[in-house]
Amino acid sequence: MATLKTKVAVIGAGSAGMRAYREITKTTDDVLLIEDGPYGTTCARVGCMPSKLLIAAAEAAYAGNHTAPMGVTYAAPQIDGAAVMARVRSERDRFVGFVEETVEGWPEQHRIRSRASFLSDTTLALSDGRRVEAETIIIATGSRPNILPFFENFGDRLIVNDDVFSWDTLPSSVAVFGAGVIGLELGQALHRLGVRVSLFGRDNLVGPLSDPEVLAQANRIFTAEFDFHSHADVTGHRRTDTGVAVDLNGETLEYEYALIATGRRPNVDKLGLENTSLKLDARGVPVFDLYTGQCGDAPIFIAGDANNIIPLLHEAADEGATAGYNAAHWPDIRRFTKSAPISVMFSDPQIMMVGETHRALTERGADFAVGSLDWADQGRARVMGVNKGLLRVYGEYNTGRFLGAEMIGPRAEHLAHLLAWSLQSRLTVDEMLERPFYHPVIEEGLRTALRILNANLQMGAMPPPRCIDCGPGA
Ligand SMILES: Cc1cc2nc3c(=O)[nH]c(=O)nc-3n(C[C@H](O)[C@H](O)[C@H](O)COP(=O)(O)OP(=O)(O)OC[C@H]3O[C@@H](n4cnc5c(N)ncnc54)[C@H](O)[C@@H]3O)c2cc1C
Ligand SMILES: NC(=O)c1ccc[n+]([C@@H]2O[C@H](COP(=O)([O-])OP(=O)(O)OC[C@H]3O[C@@H](n4cnc5c(N)ncnc54)[C@H](O)[C@@H]3O)[C@@H](O)[C@H]2O)c1
Repeated sequence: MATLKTKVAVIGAGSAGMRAYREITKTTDDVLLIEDGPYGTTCARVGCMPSKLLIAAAEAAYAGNHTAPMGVTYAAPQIDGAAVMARVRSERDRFVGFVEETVEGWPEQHRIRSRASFLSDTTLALSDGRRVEAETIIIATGSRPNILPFFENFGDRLIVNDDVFSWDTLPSSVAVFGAGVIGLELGQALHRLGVRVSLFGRDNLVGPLSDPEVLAQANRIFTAEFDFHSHADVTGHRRTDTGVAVDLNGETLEYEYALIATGRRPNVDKLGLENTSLKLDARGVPVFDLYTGQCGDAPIFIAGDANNIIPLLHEAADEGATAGYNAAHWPDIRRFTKSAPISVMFSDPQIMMVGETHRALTERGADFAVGSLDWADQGRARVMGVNKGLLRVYGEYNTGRFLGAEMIGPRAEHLAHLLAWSLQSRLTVDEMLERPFYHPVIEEGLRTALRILNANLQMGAMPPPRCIDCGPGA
């Protein structure tokens, strides 16, 4: 049996593994990148990019619905499902192509197409029968949809996000399970593209939100738009001759497919971790250090969705860089700082979270105040007819430090960046308010929320209602 020897072995050529590889090759050429699936990454192939392409088509279909109050109306959009999916797939393939080109441009002797599992802390078995002996190993194996056995009776009509992006055309109806990020992004987009969608959530959760007031607004907004149940008491479901059936409130509802989006699980369960010295947490994920990526004292590092901490693209890339640096420099490892927490959900209105969540602040008993802004009356949002949602910003008593924010509302993806950059710069609310705000812009709504927060922290005056010198509708 052939045994390959290397300084660093990386399991998984996704976003985390590729970033790790790039970091490793700054120090050593002695590396093996092991991948058993297709190159191209989850993000480009079945995640971030195709979902945003589908959402872009949905936004185009929906755009005309906002304009009647402005005196402009359009005929109902003609949605060509085959053309929608053709663009989603071809643009997606273009993005995937760039990733493939990058990986395939790396030296062939660095790349192995096989499935890896641990035989010990420093030895891997490959599914092609070979072995790899490495001084250090990086686990960058990503995650997959978590399908509860409960859903298996949907049979071949059970689909996950990957399946949506291989459709040739749009289906007529879909029952979506899970009001998390994937369920809401895809469910709302399909609804706007003319697919009959019901979304069945649990525990009144909406995406990643934790602030009860923002959650309540989000619930109202989505319930008003489509058949959205943030807590559905589904009493039964099954495959039928023609599709799937769902029992809800004494009624049986029928759909073509059941899309399961009830969370993802890290790909660590079939890795032979029982053959290593690693301690595992309750979900079977190795206990590791967030700032070095190292698992216990072993020469093993973990990065990306596999570690089950923050399953987002930029986090996977940052963690890949940390793991790559440390695996290449082992045993001299260094600690890396984490960037400010930021997440964006591309629903309409968008949802964003920055810094500590309302739940985290409450659970740790933080001494914090809140500033709120309802987007209904915000000037620029009204001008554009996107005046829906709520922003809540959190600050610390006595230090005046900005701590975090949750929001559903217009241009949340951009406000999230302003707030995350402020948080990372350790600004106080006062310092944030010293920054310029143009007029009339959505950011003036953020300024109002920050002013209210500062007043609630007893560190500034409450802004007057309808503050004219701030610009009308600020
Ligand atoms: C529908 C959807 C939408 C998303 N949208 C966003 C978004 O808008 N913004 C955002 O920030 N994030 C988004 N994400 C999350 C983002 O895609 C992930 O956080 C990111 O792709 C994780 O990268 P990774 O490297 O950890 O995993 P992956 O890219 O999945 O890479 C893991 C690789 O490991 C390989 N592998 C697994 N086990 C083995 C083994 N034993 N041997 C060899 N190879 C193995 C797999 O084949 C895979 O190629 C989305 C995810 C989904 C599903
Ligand atoms: N815009 C983005 O950045 C983006 C987009 C998509 C995915 N992602 C990443 O992918 C991760 C996984 O997304 P996800 O949506 O699968 O998970 P999620 O954790 O966001 O949501 C899962 C939801 O399913 C619900 N649920 C669980 N069991 C259920 C049941 N039996 N019936 C109905 N609902 C049930 C949960 O309460 C939760 O609200 C996200 O946490 C995120 O990190 C990010």
